[in-house]
Amino acid sequence: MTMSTPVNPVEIARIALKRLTERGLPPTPDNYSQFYNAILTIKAPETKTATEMQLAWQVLYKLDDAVADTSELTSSLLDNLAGSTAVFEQKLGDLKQVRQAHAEKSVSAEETHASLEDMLNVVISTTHNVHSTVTTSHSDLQTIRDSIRHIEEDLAFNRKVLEQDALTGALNRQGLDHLLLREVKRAQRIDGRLTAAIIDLDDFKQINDKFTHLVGDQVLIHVTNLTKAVLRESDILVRYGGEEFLLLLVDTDIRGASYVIDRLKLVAGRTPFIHHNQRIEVRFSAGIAQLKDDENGRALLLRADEALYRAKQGGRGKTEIAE
Ligand SMILES: Nc1nc2c(ncn2[C@@H]2O[C@H](COP(=O)(O)OP(=O)(O)OP(=O)(O)O)[C@@H](O)[C@H]2O)c(=O)[nH]1
Repeated sequence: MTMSTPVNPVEIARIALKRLTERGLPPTPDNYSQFYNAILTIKAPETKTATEMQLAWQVLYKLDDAVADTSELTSSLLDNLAGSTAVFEQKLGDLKQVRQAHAEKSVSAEETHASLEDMLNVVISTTHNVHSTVTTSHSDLQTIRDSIRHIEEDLAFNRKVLEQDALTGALNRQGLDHLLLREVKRAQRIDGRLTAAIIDLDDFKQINDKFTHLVGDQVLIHVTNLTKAVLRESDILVRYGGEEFLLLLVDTDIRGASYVIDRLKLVAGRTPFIHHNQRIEVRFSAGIAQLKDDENGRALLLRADEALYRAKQGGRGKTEIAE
């Protein structure tokens, strides 16, 4: 069994002392360090693989290119429009002068006509310029919009890769982080009903040892599917460690969570994994904690983890509820 990431050393020390007291053991350095280290056997969040990082970089480079293209296009469009505006303003000034000269009769009708024709030619050719710039920019903008749409798709794919457990398709710890924050906030804003249940498969090592790691993997996928079938749409399933799963039960209290866990035990009992006509029974222990008013997500998980620890200590297949 592996346990969740600790909050901080002070928190670990507090839990270690609490566990010593619960078991009536004296807080000798030996006892203390044994418990402290037990809590530290907690797995760090999975590190990203080189491929995942490469994918993330590719998207960033594409984004960089799209931003550079947009900025280049915008500034050339603005330059062009500013140049055309200057031409129009100058021609307006010229027009005033021609009108004045015409009113004062200081120029002949032919000269006025020739000046107006010149001006009109310049205005027409500048208008053509503006039109062709806007048309070109429009098609360039379409291209940029297409690249941005592809970047959005890449980002969504990347996010999936980064936040999903590759084996089971459940969320991984990275994926949990922002959802946990969101659900805790939501629960505290509404009615505080958010419950975490951590389940840890019992004697999973024996399944690996007896049937191979590959079959162990299939069993983990099987458990994920069974759990998904028991959960509601709004609940969140996370692969929390090797053979540990976190069920974040939205709008659910301890009673509801106990019901879910009992149901999962029932379903798992009735639905063994079949490998070459052999039944592989899956059992698990569970720890449940309901969010408290003044608690953050990490503290909630830590209490569920503590409860799980007690369930494991009390024998396999048990469910313990955190105070
Ligand atoms: N097949 C497979 N095995 C895994 C995976 N991740 C962890 N494990 C195995 O899970 C087993 C966990 O062993 P333990 O921590 O001793 O837990 P356990 O055998 O379930 O015993 P208890 O939890 O004490 O009931 C180890 O054999 C790990 O190799 C995985 O992705 N696939």
